[in-house]
Amino acid sequence: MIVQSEEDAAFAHAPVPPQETVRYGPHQDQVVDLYHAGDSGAPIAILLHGGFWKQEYDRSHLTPFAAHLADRGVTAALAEYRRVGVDGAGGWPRTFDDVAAAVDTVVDLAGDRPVVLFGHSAGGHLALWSAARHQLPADAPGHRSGPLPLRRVVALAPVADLVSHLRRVPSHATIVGLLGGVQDGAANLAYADPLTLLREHGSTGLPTVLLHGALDREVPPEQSEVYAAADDTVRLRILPGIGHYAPIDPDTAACELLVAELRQTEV
Ligand SMILES: N[C@@H](CC(=O)c1ccccc1NC=O)C(=O)O
Repeated sequence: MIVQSEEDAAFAHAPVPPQETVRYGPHQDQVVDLYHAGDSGAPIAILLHGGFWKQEYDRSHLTPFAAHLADRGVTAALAEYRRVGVDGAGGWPRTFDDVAAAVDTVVDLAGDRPVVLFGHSAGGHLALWSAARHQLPADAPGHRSGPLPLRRVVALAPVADLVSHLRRVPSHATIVGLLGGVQDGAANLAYADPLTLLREHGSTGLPTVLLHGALDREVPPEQSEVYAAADDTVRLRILPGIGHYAPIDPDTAACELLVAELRQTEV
């Protein structure tokens, strides 16, 4: 089956170590790995990996893509963050605090270099959430006073609609942990769900592109369609014949499409 072989192929690459690691907190997961493009003025792409916010999926599966992006002239800043599960230190609000701190750390070190933000799947959720941080209430985790200085936000197969994701997943444990338990979880959707934020506050104002494989079985393309339908400034690209994993696999044509989107840093 095409979709299963995509997943196997994407996970078959050996992890690639970074040239440098920047720490943004004391926990072992509070790090950003840097894969430098040759040019010291190269644009920087912050990468937020997926894996449904679960402890068992760390950033290692996205390291071949990070190294590939650096080869293609974009410095990759691959962020780790605390996640949910056995031995996981994440959940509400720590996963969100970490993503905000990681993104702010890279934006600070970037100086005048153009920065784009990328996320895949659950990382796509975190990227769209990041883009809305200036729209969050002042007491919400991750709130910032102004928009992030990003050239664009590129979300691949994002969990853009947590409410419909909650309805769909057979086990709610991870997402309940992500949102802060059964009691507070529903209330925290207003702080954590990109579609809810978009409907309440309007467009983030940051140029946003959504890529989604038409054959995606992990996160259905409707997740991106409903988000794009709620904001006419969002560009949606449905990728025919593609599932959830091909675009992060450097050996695929779908990856080239993604790289081209991330290289586009002109406003
Ligand atoms: N099928 C697996 C893994 C998975 O969906 C996944 C793995 C790595 C990167 C992204 C993934 N999907 C969404 O975050 C799961 O259900 O947890």
